[in-house]
Amino acid sequence: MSRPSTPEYQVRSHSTEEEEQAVSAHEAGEEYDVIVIGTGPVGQTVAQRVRSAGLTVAAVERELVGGECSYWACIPSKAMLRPVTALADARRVGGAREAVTGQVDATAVLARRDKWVTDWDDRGQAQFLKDIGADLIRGHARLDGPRRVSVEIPRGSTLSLTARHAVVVCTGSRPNFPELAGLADVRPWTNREATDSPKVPGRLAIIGGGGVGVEMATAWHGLGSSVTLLAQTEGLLPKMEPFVGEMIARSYTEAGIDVRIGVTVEGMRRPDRTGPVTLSLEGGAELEADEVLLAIGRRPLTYDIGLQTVGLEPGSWLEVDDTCAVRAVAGDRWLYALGDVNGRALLTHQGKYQARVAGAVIAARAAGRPVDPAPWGPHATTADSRAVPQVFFCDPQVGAVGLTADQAERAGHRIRVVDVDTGGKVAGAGLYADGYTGRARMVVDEDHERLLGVTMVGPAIEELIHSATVAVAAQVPVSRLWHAVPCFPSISEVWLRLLEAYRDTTDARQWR
Ligand SMILES: Cc1cc2nc3c(=O)[nH]c(=O)nc-3n(C[C@H](O)[C@H](O)[C@H](O)COP(=O)(O)OP(=O)(O)OC[C@H]3O[C@@H](n4cnc5c(N)ncnc54)[C@H](O)[C@@H]3O)c2cc1C
Ligand SMILES: NC(=O)c1ccc[n+]([C@@H]2O[C@H](COP(=O)([O-])OP(=O)(O)OC[C@H]3O[C@@H](n4cnc5c(N)ncnc54)[C@H](O)[C@@H]3O)[C@@H](O)[C@H]2O)c1
Repeated sequence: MSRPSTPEYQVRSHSTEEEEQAVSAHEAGEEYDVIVIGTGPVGQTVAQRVRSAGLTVAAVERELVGGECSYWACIPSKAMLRPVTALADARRVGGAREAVTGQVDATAVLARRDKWVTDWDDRGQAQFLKDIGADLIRGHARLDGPRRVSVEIPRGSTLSLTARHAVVVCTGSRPNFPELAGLADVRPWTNREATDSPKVPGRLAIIGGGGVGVEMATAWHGLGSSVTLLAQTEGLLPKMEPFVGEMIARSYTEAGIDVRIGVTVEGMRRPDRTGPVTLSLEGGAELEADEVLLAIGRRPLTYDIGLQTVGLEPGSWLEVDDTCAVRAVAGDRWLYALGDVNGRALLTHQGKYQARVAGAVIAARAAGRPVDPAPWGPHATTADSRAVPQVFFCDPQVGAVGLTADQAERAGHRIRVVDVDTGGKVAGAGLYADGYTGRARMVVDEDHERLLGVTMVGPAIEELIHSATVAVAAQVPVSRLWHAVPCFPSISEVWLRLLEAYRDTTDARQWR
């Protein structure tokens, strides 16, 4: 099995006979309708959309087809988390609890994860590109002036490509590294080692209390590591409603994770290559761990893609309009940026949404049809600013869509906030887990009586978030939500409790 984790994101040679044929087939005709740089979930989706419109596509990939998401992010992390949360759920149900006599089998969990990432072999996803009729070109792509892309292919040669209609940058992101003394010698984990490690470290220190930090804390704690979660901010998951971080911190602490809030790491050292790491914390305290995971956000992978050849700043986020065309590029729209690289929402599903919309835009422009960028229309990624859903699959789960109360107020909305204690108020929650602990919040635009945002914390809420997304994206009036009747006795009845709480705290005439 190959486990190609590298701290630096080097070009790796994956050339096979089949791939070499794909390259040589197009050395003669190097013009395509669309060139896609990066074949993560977002690059593949846009390639599929424009191919379905009959356009020719070159898709360039320097590492594994499937990107970070498939091999070092969403898929392996969820494969590691699911057995941990399944066991935690069973332990919360009397009668089932008694049947749980052991711990998670870490070896089996990691073997299952390896299957989900197809042992870091991308032949299946490369075949997908072939099946849709896109040409996969293995190598590192760089812009080389307007509509031109040069590809450094393994073994040193370069291929020049031209796009008749569009170049689409889908190169994703890489981890942030802090300016810390001793960092290089420590060889800290990033999301790569955190999701492809074949071994469970005895003690794992995690720096960063965002999405990666909280999910990996649940995963590695569940697999047997002694985890310390260090957050510099005032709370965990600071981009969400404040109660989320408070509940996660409380429940992690009860589970045995050492959560330290408002802690700054000032340095780290690993004097012996195979020995432990010592972290120096602000105030003079020290912490020893066997591995340290850096989870402090991401940078766009744009520092070496030839941005300077089209007047853009290498290393910058590629700011786009709602059709996903890069704003700063003058002239007719030929450069698009989708997924992590545009910084709108670093989420696979949101990047794929952008790819569906931009694919339709590129196809329309190529055919000379008008583009309709009106909000919520076929050619606008309106949900990026109004209804981005997100689920963290930690224990307990966290999910949200749209605006938090603070964001809504700062955007100038007149709002009403209603909160419900899911555990105490929803029969389905109590049946799902003894002593169910959870909370839900709905942020209502008082002027239009529509939802601006919803947040939920608790076991098994991940499948409820789409109902909230429909309500927020479709701008369903609160009065109509009463007619969306949740099944009894499901956790979805939290919706009724939210509506009742809203009704009972408002003087709106229709409720009386
Ligand atoms: C630990 C972790 C867990 C996550 N979990 C989730 C989750 O559960 N759900 C969710 O929605 N999001 C999750 N995310 C976020 C998600 O991984 C990203 O939003 C997603 O991968 C972005 O997709 P992308 O296609 O834009 O980029 P990527 O998946 O990063 O793909 C980019 C591709 O471009 C290639 N590339 C880069 N530069 C070049 C070049 N110059 N030439 C050729 N190819 C190039 C790369 O090799 C890569 O294959 C998670 C992130 C992390 C770190
Ligand atoms: N299930 C999911 O949808 C999922 C899961 C994991 C990650 N992701 C996405 O992947 C992206 C990356 O996740 P992430 O957790 O790395 O980033 P993040 O932005 O979610 O969190 C990073 C955290 O690190 C903190 N931080 C920044 N600099 C620091 C420093 N020098 N020292 C200590 N702390 C510092 C920040 O305050 C923040 O709380 C996010 O956009 C996230 O949404 C999604």
